[in-house]
Amino acid sequence: MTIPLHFNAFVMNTNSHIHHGQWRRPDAGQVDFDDVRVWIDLAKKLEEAKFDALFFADVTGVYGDADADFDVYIREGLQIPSNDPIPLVAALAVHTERIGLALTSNVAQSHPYQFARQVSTLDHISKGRIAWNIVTGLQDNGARNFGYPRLTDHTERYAWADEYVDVAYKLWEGSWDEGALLKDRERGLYSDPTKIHKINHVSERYSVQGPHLPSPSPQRTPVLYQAGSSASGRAFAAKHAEATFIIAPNPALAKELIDDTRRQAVEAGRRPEDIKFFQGLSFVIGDTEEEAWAKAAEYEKYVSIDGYLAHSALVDRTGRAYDPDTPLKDVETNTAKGFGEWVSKAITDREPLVRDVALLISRSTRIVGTPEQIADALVEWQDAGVDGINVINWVIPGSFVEFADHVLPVLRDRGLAQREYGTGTTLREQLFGAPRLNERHPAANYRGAFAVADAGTAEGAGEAVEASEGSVDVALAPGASR
Ligand SMILES: Cc1cc2nc3c(=O)[nH]c(=O)nc-3n(C[C@H](O)[C@H](O)[C@H](O)COP(=O)(O)O)c2cc1C
Repeated sequence: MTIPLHFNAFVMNTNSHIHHGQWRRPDAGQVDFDDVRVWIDLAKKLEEAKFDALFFADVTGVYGDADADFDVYIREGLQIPSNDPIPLVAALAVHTERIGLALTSNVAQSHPYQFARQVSTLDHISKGRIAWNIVTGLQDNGARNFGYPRLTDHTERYAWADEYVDVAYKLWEGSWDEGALLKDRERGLYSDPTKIHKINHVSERYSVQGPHLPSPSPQRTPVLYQAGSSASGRAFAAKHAEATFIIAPNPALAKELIDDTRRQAVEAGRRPEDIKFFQGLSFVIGDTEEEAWAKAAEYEKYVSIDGYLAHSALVDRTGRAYDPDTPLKDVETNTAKGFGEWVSKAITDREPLVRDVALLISRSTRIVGTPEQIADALVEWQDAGVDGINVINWVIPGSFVEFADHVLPVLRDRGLAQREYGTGTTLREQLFGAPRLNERHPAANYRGAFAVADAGTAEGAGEAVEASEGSVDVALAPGASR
């Protein structure tokens, strides 16, 4: 039986996100990304086409050499200027009903207590359509903007992410028990004080007393994305991710990563199907193959290799960017290891170079052809274990409109794309059939955990509230007055 693929529109609140140079095309609406209407119009078009989510990437600084000038980034509008996706997601939630809204936030950029509150607020506003792309950063400048001397060591970054999500899980899943929110006007009980708990989290980086300020949102925990593909990245994904965003050079290498990550997920007590894999791909579509390749040649005219090289800048441990012709085997980087690993596996007939990482992002994620040929290629990715596609754009909204108008109808006819959104209203129901994280996810361990802890001290803090039919008798702590 053919299973529909999921489709996300992969974007960033900036001028030049992935396909650098394309902003110079006359139809490149991303040039005016500061205008919220660019995004509202896009979100509505994507929702009409039944995309699963609008997925915002984000960074906390500029790429490349820590102390070099940033001229190329500034000339290209390469993720600078860029705006914060979180306020934008709030605006889009108000103008849409069903499409998921995924935001990227780095563990170094905001304290988990504040971030957990922002996400719960967004999940309330959107009625449960928020996803979080958990990233640990890949820019020295991005770290220095938050007071760190440079990017934290690669392995240590994932340990940091582990600690960060632990605080967030406690707040999202454990601080408020089910049924804590009452809104009982007659008895003057907005919430039940014995069902809301401090989390008293203390760990190496964080000390968070709690409780979580927002009441439980429809999903409580946002859908959890992750995009690292190194050994540490896969281990983190196996434990925490519900969806992993990959950019494999070909289906065979994608299968290798997917099988390995799913194997590790099972070892962590989860099921293989608990994680969905989304491959990043861009498309050049033509009614005929010739037309498609003619369009590809047109796009090539705008390609900025400087932009791709700058974006994929592999820097050494001192923050110095490698020369593009450096053999990858000589690269010792603390930033994104996975990209280099992909390229080294994909290029076997010659020495893989740093410049090949740039080409990985620009070429190997591209499918050129007719809608039928694109559908055939997507079946190959699905056969490799891919559950969804993050559609990378050349121009906004054109790339997505073209895909929706020409490719999605062919995919629907083959059962490879949904015609309607599924039952339920939350993003997690769309992906997994239920609004809440399943019991096998580590965050689920915190459900009720603090109620047990508090029950152990109930004598000192006031008896448990006996919620009975029609009335709630609130026993007060000794000495407290009504
Ligand atoms: C398709 C894709 C999209 C990514 N988007 C972001 C992003 O928006 N922000 C970010 O800081 N890192 C982003 N990353 C980087 C990853 O979060 C991760 O840091 C990087 O892949 C290195 O992880 P690894 O060394 O485990 O492979 C992305 C990576 C991939 C493959």
